[in-house]
Amino acid sequence: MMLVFGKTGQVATELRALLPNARFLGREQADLTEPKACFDAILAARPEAVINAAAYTAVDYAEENEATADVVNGVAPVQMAKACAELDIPLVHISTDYVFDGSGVVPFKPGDITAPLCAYGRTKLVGEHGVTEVGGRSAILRTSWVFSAHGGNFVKTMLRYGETRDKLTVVADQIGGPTAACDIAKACVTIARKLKVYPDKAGIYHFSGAPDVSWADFAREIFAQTGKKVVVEGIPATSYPTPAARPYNSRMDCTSFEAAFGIRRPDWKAGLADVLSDLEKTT
Ligand SMILES: NC(=O)C1=CN([C@@H]2O[C@H](COP(=O)(O)OP(=O)(O)OC[C@H]3O[C@@H](n4cnc5c(N)ncnc54)[C@H](OP(=O)(O)O)[C@@H]3O)[C@@H](O)[C@H]2O)C=CC1
Ligand SMILES: Cc1cn([C@H]2C[C@H](O)[C@@H](COP(=O)(O)OP(=O)(O)O[C@H]3O[C@@H](C)C(=O)[C@@H](O)[C@H]3O)O2)c(=O)[nH]c1=O
Ligand SMILES: [Mg+2]
Repeated sequence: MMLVFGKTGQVATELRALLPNARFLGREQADLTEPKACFDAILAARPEAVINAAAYTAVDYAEENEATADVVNGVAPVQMAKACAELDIPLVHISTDYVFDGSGVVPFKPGDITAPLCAYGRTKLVGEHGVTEVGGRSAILRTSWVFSAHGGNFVKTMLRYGETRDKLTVVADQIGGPTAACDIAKACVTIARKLKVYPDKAGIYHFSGAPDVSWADFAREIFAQTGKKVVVEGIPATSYPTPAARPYNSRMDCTSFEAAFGIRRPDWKAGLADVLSDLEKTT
């Protein structure tokens, strides 16, 4: 039995579809603001592997709530890693492109220097360091720009804005790889299964959808696929002030993940088509 932290989030929801026999711990069963409870939950369940799909993901709110975000993203995953090391079972922990400062235009490799620009990125990096320090059969999967039919994300925000506006301004100088939550869920399951057999595959990996685009181009593709006539005007990030600074360069080099697990960067436009058709069915 696999144990998953998170129940209602984007990736957790996709994991529920993929793993009908896994056990999912929502906030009621395991609150990540109480890290020791996460440790205890794992030891009590004695699963074959753990996937952590829960996190404090509200990037702008984290600026004012860094202490809470730090416990959820920085401390709780370390307790999970300790419990998994004690049971000698795999832990798959998800992290983010926001651990990088976004300088340059070259895709970041897993070993590149991290330097988060915002509180969310800092707290996710604390979690990475802690999990790595514990050691064991742990993999950290850094992904980016997650979207799905469930929960909150950029695709759903654009669709909502597009209902009442025929023109939107969207940041055009931040570049990254949009990633469908279902592709991340599949990647996590593959990693968990492989780590059981190959503990030497532990480490940090990058996994994001291809091709890399700007948020503005991502938005244009959303409207192109829905057939909505919404004009997307590209603007510099400096014209769209937010509490949290975001990286300009979110490109990630995913080659080491491909080599270790045999999974290519997913085509996000195909993932988007699936998500839009799911949304069509439910609305
Ligand atoms: N969203 C994105 O664009 C990106 C996400 N990631 C990472 O991917 C992973 C999954 O993200 P995603 O699926 O988008 O996340 P969501 O924001 O969709 O969901 C987050 C989940 O975490 C849960 N959670 C938050 N706080 C707590 C808490 N104190 N105790 C227990 N559960 C809590 C939420 O529960 P509840 O429903 O009860 O609030 C929710 O189920 C995270 O590690 C995230 O950092 C990485 C790159 C991009
Ligand atoms: C809604 C909106 C956003 N934007 C910009 C703001 C920002 O630069 C970019 C994306 O905005 P969002 O708030 O949706 O994105 P954000 O919440 O920062 O998304 C991030 O979430 C965390 C959890 C991650 O780990 C990252 O990989 C990334 O996906 O688009 C516009 O330019 N126009 C708009 O109308
Ligand atoms: Mg957001």
